[in-house]
Amino acid sequence: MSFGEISLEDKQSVLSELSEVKSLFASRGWFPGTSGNLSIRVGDFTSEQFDFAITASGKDKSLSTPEDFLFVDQDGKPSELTKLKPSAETLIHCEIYRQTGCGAIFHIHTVFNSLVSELFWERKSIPVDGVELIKAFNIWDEEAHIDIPIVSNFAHIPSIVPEVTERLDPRIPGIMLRKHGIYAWGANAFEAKRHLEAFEFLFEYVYRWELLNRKA
Ligand SMILES: CSC[C@@H](O)[C@@H](O)C(=O)COP(=O)(O)O
Ligand SMILES: [Zn+2]
Repeated sequence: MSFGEISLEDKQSVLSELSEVKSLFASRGWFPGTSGNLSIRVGDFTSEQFDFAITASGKDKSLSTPEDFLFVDQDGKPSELTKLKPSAETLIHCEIYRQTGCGAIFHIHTVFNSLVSELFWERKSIPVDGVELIKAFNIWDEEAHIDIPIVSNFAHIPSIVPEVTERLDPRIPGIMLRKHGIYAWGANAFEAKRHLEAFEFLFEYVYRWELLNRKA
């Protein structure tokens, strides 16, 4: 357990932030069928050892209960005594924290993110051209072009991790799992939320644009 030095106040503030984000996203229908998971890092971000609070696995994320979250360490192992199971996808969070040094990671399944992940699977990335909301990623070029990486969606989560490691693009604060959903992150919950909202806008835009341009 690597938890000693984190104050109760820090833990509580992370939990209340997560709880707020969870309720908001649930109100948008972003956790269908218990899908999705959220985490926020706590304590020292510079260290290779860290803890983060993450949603417990398989819960109805539209409800608020005392058993919604638990703390885990950088390897995804609970860093407190608990009977709760961390998200089945905790290892993906661990790898994103490790690689990016970010402070919060939000994952959701939506119809638009799943559709575009399949539409562009062959090129392994979703192209977006010149849409204003690209600026939400702090990319300010005129008519910016971005490619959002797509990785395989294996049932065995540890098998997904090497592809995340390989494909993660430091310019793009998100990665898509094929026919599954988007992981978005940021320095903190505010930034991760801004990024996630921008991704979802762009996915719907790209999908509709593709349909408009499709020859009959
Ligand atoms: C119930 S379908 C979704 C899961 O398979 C998974 O992809 C997911 O996002 C939620 O898993 P969880 O273990 O609750 O974090
Ligand atoms: Zn998922």
